[in-house]
Amino acid sequence: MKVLLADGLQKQSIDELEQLGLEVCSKHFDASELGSELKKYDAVVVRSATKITKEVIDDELGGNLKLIIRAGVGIDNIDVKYAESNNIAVKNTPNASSISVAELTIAHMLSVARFLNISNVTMRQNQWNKKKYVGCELYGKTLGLIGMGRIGKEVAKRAAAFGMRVIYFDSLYNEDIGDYKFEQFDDLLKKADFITLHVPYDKKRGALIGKDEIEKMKDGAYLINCARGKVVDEAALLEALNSGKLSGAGIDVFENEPSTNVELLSNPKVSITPHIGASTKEAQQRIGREVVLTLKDFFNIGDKVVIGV
Ligand SMILES: NC(=O)c1ccc[n+]([C@@H]2O[C@H](COP(=O)([O-])OP(=O)(O)OC[C@H]3O[C@@H](n4cnc5c(N)ncnc54)[C@H](O)[C@@H]3O)[C@@H](O)[C@H]2O)c1
Ligand SMILES: O=C(O)CC[C@@H](O)C(=O)O
Repeated sequence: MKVLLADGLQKQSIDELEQLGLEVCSKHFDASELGSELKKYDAVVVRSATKITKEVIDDELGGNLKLIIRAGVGIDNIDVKYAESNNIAVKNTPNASSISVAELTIAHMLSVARFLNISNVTMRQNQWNKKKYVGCELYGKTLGLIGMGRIGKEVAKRAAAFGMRVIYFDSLYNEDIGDYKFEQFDDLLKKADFITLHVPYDKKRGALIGKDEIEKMKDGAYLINCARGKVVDEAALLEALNSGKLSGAGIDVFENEPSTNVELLSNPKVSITPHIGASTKEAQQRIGREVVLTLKDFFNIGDKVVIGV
């Protein structure tokens, strides 16, 4: 049984796969060669860098591939329907990184509220902007959380611990969850001091947050996106930051990655990270364990193991 790790995997999990007798190759391929390479493998494990498109699957047809594992949550880099219609199963590791992404979301909130991002730049340029960087507390502010799933719930808990009032919108629910008050989408936009996004990207819908939605937000609000880049219209966001409509934005994910939107990346009101929501030792360990378990179960090899998370 051969497994391709197209975007790497933590070492302990690679060792475990080899102990199971799997032949493991860790190598990234360009889109043009990926499909024909995949013919040789029974399973492929990807993060977000490798896209398994219809074209890649077409190039693989007639090969051995039976399973695609997304070592992460979002499966928007895989044409799931097309894979499944060609008898290739698609699995992900949905729970492993929720806490890491939630912590990064809070980090971006603090970063923009207290000028951590820009202080790190200007102090290295010998500037002492003590008077300029008068921020705001999270305490007492309203967090408007869009998407109350696994990550949203972890963010809500942490925000509440900071003394924030949490309101939320989610297309699955319409009731308060404990102290977290459900609001209609437009009402949330109007009421929130900070808005954080925790929804998948819906291609058919396009950006969930564009010019019209930003217009409805409070003057001086902050927007944090650790979900998917295309959930936010970057041009509209930039315009709102430049006009002063928004006070700041924290962004882990971009319309195009790696991002070349220099205007956005260099905006002093923006706190940026290069799509590292799941990039902690702990999350990667859990992801690795889930990948091993998924492969064991799918190919029915070795004893069942209990995954400790
Ligand atoms: N930055 C990172 O590295 C990173 C890591 C993991 C996940 N993510 C992103 O975070 C997203 C959320 O992850 P999760 O594990 O919490 O997913 P989840 O499925 O547990 O939760 C998503 C929630 O969003 C809701 N939802 C979907 N579309 C919506 C819409 N248009 N409006 C309002 N609510 C909507 C769903 O009902 C669900 O409750 C993922 O889809 C992924 O894109 C990013
Ligand atoms: O692992 C990555 O590269 C990103 C992970 C993240 O976006 C996810 O959806 O799990």
